[in-house]
Amino acid sequence: MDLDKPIEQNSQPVIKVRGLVNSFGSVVVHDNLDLTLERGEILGVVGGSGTGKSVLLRSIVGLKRPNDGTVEVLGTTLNELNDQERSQIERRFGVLFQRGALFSSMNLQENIALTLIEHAKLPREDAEHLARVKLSLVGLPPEAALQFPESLSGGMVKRAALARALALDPDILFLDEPTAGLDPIGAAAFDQLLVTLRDALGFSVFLVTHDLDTLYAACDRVAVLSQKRVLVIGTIDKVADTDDEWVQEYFHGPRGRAAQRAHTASSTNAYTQE
Ligand SMILES: Nc1ncnc2c1ncn2[C@@H]1O[C@H](COP(=O)(O)OP(=O)(O)OP(=O)(O)O)[C@@H](O)[C@H]1O
Repeated sequence: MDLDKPIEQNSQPVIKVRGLVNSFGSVVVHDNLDLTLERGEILGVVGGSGTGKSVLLRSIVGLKRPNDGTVEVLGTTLNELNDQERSQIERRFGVLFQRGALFSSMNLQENIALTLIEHAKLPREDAEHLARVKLSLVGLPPEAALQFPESLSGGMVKRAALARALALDPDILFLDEPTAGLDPIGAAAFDQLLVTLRDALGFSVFLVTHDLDTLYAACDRVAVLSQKRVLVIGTIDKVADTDDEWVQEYFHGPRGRAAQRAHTASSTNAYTQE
């Protein structure tokens, strides 16, 4: 298969996980897990602590070799690739880890340029120019390019980390708890930015989160991890109706009800302003 050819414009899923098994010693994290990420969608992946959301993300991006099952990405089965083919596919991913800190010794422009120099082999001047374009894409002002991470707010650091994840124009963006640690206003702005960029650039998003507001504001579908597999996947309304103790508590507990009310209110405001 020619991995350099452009992705066909079709409606094939961008990720197809089938029969995934992951374990650490005798601890089985995933057992026969199936999951599909459709092209262009933002999929929110939720579940109780330790249900394997991050391990699932790592299995898909190639940081954890599954014990069994297949992971198909952009029409290619990862298990069948050699190292070179795998790294070509991985260039189509943008990843923002929960603790994916930027290098503190580099300013924002240098942080992003590094990815472009290492992976796209761009000369430094071009890489830094493109880095400034990416920083403006995520809503950071021009002067932020020369600032160091420690001098920025949490929201600005997240935006810069998003700019780095977008550096190579990924087809699939993987985000692990992107709004963790942000205040509600910063988190809502990040959710909005994600939707705007997805609409403009057309990438697909695999988003691990605990943030109910993000699920309502940004996600097209939600997948719940429970009992070592995907218990349910679908629209948030369908998922919230699932007869499962964790799902009911999560979506219909006080925080779930507040997130739903906030979402309904903002949808109503948007409608009346049109
Ligand atoms: N490298 C590892 N070695 C051993 N066990 C691991 C390793 N990575 C993850 N685990 C175990 O796998 C299980 C799932 O971990 P994971 O981090 O994917 O959960 P999670 O759903 O993302 O949790 P949280 O919501 O708390 O971040 C946990 O029991 C964890 O201890």
